[in-house]
Amino acid sequence: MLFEDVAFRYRRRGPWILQDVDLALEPGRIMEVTGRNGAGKSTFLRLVAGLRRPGRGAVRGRPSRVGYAPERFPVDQPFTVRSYLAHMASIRGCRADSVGVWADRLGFDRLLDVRLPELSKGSAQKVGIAQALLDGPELLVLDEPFAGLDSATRDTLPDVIRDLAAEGTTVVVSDHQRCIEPLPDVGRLRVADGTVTAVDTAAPASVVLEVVVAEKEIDTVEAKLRAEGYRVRRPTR
Ligand SMILES: Nc1ncnc2c1ncn2[C@@H]1O[C@H](COP(=O)(O)OP(=O)(O)OP(=O)(O)O)[C@@H](O)[C@H]1O
Repeated sequence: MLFEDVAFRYRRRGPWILQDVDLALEPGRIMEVTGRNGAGKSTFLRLVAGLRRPGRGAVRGRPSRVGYAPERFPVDQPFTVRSYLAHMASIRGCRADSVGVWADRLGFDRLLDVRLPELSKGSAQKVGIAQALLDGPELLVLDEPFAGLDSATRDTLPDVIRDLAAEGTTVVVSDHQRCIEPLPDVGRLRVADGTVTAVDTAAPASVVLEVVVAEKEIDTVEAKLRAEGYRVRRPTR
């Protein structure tokens, strides 16, 4: 899938949010999208998924089966989890039993008869992720999927992502929590200064730089460095 000189803005004559985006997304590759708050990560993911069209340039070669889970799952719908997912499965022409399979794997099978507005934030997040996975997408786009997830599902989801990528799915995921970082061969896309660039994670010339910070600033500094695309290791005590 190719981004060719893509630019995007939400409104005609509004500010360009992204410009000069030239990228290739390879089948079977997991790409982690990093960047500061407001940099344009969600916007980029919507362009990848095809929910928004470029204002200039073109996105070519998007696979036909796309799974997309937004940052916040819209719970304001009058369905139970089961009927919502069964409906999504039938719209996409996939097997009805895929609902049970994903509910089980993501650990929300006991919530299938709960109505969407009654779900906790983390459970709603799981339903949003399940609907993206239902029909074995060739392109999977996940916007901050780990936010609010319990630790069991935080451990499961990277395995799900790895398995799909091994079968050829292109996975593009923004992940402030850095849960997919430990997976092998994760590529990185950095959203900054109004554009998106591939960070060469395999660059051989990296060195370790020690930075001393006040203890109370450790979270802030770590978040800043990670958002810039640096790998950060905390000292072990
Ligand atoms: N629907 C919209 N209409 C107009 N402007 C928008 C819309 N969605 C996002 N923006 C603007 O686009 C810019 C990029 O926002 P985006 O949500 O893509 O950033 P982000 O990197 O995902 O941020 P965060 O890390 O906080 O989720 C921001 O200036 C935001 O105000």
